[in-house]
Amino acid sequence: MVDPQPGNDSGRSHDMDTTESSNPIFAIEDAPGAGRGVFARRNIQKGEVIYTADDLSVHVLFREYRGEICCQCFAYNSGEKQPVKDLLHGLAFCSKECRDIYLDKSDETCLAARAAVEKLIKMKASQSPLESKLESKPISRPTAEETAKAWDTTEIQATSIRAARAAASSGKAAKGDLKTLQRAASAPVSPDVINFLLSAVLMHYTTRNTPSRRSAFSELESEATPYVSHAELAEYTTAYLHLVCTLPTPLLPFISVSFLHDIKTRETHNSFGIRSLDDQGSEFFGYGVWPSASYFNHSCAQNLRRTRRGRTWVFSAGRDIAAGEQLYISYVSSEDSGGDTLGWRERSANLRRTWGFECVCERCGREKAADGA
Ligand SMILES: C[S@@+](CC[C@H](N)C(=O)[O-])C[C@H]1O[C@@H](n2cnc3c(N)ncnc32)[C@H](O)[C@@H]1O
Repeated sequence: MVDPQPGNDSGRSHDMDTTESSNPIFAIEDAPGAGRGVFARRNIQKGEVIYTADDLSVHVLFREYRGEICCQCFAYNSGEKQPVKDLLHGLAFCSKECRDIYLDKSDETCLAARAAVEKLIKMKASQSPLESKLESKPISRPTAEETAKAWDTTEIQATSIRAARAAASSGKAAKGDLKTLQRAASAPVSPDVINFLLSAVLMHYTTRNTPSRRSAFSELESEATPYVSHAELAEYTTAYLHLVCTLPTPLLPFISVSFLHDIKTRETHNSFGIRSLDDQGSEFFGYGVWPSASYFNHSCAQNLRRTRRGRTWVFSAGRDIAAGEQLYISYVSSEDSGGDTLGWRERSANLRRTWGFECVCERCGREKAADGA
């Protein structure tokens, strides 16, 4: 990750509205070989801020960094614990101001959900992780059919759990439904997966009156086979059932297989890593999706710089850019790019492995041609 040049904030916008009247700087258009991309509408000077994305939708901060990252501004202080703790909800903040901003956005239902999931994770901490039970299986990416089948089975169990919960108050739950609930509740859980799914459910709930936020997500590029292994798919289906067992009832309408599948299929190609800011991003402590910032393609010779300021991403020109040029960021952190010393073969292999695409950027094209590849 790189720091931006200082500049003005003329690119600030909530939605990446690219109609000419509202966004004179860039437009989203077809980018040959790479789907859609962002193109400059006018000349842009080096250092000019062209866009600020503040629409973080879903995210997770990894459990191993618990207490070390401010849950509001993502501040990190070389592994020191953050001073303001909220153990009930599993939260930590760098200041009371950050805590107040965070709590202002969370109603009682959101906080009850956080508390329930935190309690569940702590209770499960002594159980063996799900991966260890599945690690003897060969690692292969589940096909779209296998994924659909796993989710269909999960949805049947979820229906049974919902029925058991609905009947609980009358004490008349069917035995089969209760057994399904007990079995689901006793399964191990991946803290990072359940917290990621919880953020999706809370996003759905808190934006229920602004459907454009949800549709912005659905328009992103999707991946039909987003799970890297059967173990990962199992982590997701298990976490989903845990949420159906655990979440406060007002949230149950906001959790469904189709919604969470939408989220996972979009997250894969559109996440930004949440990394430390003052050490070349060497600490990787989470990831999230800012849908409005998801249209920038990658180039191994990017012309934009991006930097994170708290929960926002700021994009600025890394050099003078001419009208009509495509605007590119780098998808690879400076840690992983080998300080820009890698050849095209290594860069391509990295992008293929982490992003799943063959890079069509101009630099790779030039270096391949020079190699006669
Ligand atoms: C964050 S999205 C960027 C927007 C995307 N092109 C779209 O149409 O929505 C990332 C995806 O764009 C495509 N992409 C981005 N940079 C690329 C590149 N240099 N070469 C090939 N494909 C690229 C890949 O399909 C990648 O998974």
